Amino acid sequence: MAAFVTTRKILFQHCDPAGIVFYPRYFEMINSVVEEWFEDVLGHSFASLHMDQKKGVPTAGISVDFRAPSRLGEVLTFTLTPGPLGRSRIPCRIEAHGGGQLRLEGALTLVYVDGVTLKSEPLPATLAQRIEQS
Ligand SMILES: CC(C)(COP(=O)(O)OP(=O)(O)OC[C@H]1O[C@@H](n2cnc3c(N)ncnc32)[C@H](O)[C@@H]1OP(=O)(O)O)[C@@H](O)C(=O)NCCC(=O)NCCSC(=O)c1ccc(O)cc1
Repeated sequence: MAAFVTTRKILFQHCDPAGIVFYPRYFEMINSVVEEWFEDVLGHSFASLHMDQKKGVPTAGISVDFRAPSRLGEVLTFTLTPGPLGRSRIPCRIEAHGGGQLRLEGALTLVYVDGVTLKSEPLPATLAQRIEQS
């Protein structure tokens, strides 16, 4: 399973008055990285997943350690690495680097759910294959 690597520029909207990233904004960035991974690598845009297929991948758990502050105008490189898949769960490692420095690292678990009942469902074989062969 390959790592997905992408970048995010730190904008004014991400920062507190001290000019460093306010930590909830990191969670939004992580979600946007997951969304980009689904669309660009897994072939399931969130629009298609949610609106057409009526499925979802909520985050059931997330744990992040913030190792160093990130500042307005920097570009962070996010690396998302999926781990061994469960029945419905997609465990992922997440890291962000900036200026050659580790800024955050952690893990999150996505769970494939039905969009109406919001209960977990087995990962479709095609999606599991895409993740495993990515
Ligand atoms: C995730 C859940 C649906 C799972 O509940 P259930 O359907 O009853 O299933 P289970 O408890 O049997 O667990 C199912 C799997 O999830 C795993 N699981 C459940 N809870 C956890 C936690 N906390 N950590 C890790 N893994 C977990 C569990 O090990 C099972 O794995 P498999 O063996 O691979 O199937 C439920 O716990 C829930 O609704 N939690 C709240 C989720 C939430 O609100 N997250 C925050 C915001 S959602 C969001 O941002 C979003 C993003 C993208 C979207 O597409 C949709 C929503």
